[in-house]
Amino acid sequence: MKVLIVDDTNTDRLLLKLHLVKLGYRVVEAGNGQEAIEQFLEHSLDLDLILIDVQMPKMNGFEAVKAIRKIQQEKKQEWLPVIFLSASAEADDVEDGILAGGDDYLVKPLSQKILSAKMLAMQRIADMRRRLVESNIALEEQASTDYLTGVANRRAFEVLLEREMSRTRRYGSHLACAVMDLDKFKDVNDTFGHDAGDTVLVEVVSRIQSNLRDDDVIGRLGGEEFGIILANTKAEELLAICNRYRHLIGDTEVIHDDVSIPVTASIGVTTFHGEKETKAAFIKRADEALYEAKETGRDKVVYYP
Ligand SMILES: Nc1nc2c(ncn2[C@@H]2O[C@H](COP(=O)(O)OP(=O)(O)OP(=O)(O)O)[C@@H](O)[C@H]2O)c(=O)[nH]1
Repeated sequence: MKVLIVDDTNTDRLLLKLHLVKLGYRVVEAGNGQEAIEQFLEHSLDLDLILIDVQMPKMNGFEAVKAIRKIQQEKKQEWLPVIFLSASAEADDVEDGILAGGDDYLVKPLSQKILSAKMLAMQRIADMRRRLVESNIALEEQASTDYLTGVANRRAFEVLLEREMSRTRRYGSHLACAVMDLDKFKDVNDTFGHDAGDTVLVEVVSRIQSNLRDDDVIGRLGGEEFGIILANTKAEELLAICNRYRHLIGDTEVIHDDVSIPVTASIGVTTFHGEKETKAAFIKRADEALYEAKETGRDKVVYYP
């Protein structure tokens, strides 16, 4: 557990530090409220607790913690426990401390026994907080990943597309979006079975992914339909790139349980129209191009400028 201790009295800070180090905690220090904010900003990623004196010159503990809570709120950070240390045991001061954003309030001189016990309780909160952060990260990843192929799902793909659209609006580069759909995929499932269909989906994604250019992204929009973001790509290159992806799928059959499965794909691709174009309109145009590819024979690429 990493603890920030803030106290303007050097001897108090040193005693506290020695006690915490002896208990096995890592310590960073600050000598006043302003320094506390600076240390918080520098260590906020792995800080577990702040122990902060109330009466300090320039900026007192209450003000410093209010500022830290404001920063945390703005940055949407998880709650960080704060314990005030004060010579005053007045009920009003304790109340002010909690209102300023503190979680506990200890009266100086500190009893080493009480401090050790409080540190144990804080360790429990720190462990819980870590688990919460980890499971939030895992949940976020699950919520944005397609369970079968491991690529971005529709929601994540649209977020990435929106980001590329903003970047393109700002820097004026080229951007295109392709929608790719496997042909007669129902027949693949009906003829070879659903597991074989799954193998095809995974293999198709793997072939495209290992050939994607650095800035490009593939996502699964649903079923057997995929989206591809083609960043920094000029209109005249699009047909060649999409046809390369089409050949990667159609030229080699997919093997499932020693059975060869022929697969082809149709692709609709379009360029971003810039400033006023919405994401929905951009994707819709790629979809319309795909529809034409399907209607006019499949296993082909159609480009709508
Ligand atoms: N194996 C497997 N099949 C899926 C999955 N998601 C969707 N499908 C199947 O994909 C098929 C899509 O069929 P359709 O929408 O009729 O399209 P299609 O047969 O590909 O025909 P065209 O698109 O017109 O060429 C359906 O049979 C779905 O059950 C999946 O995760 N795994």
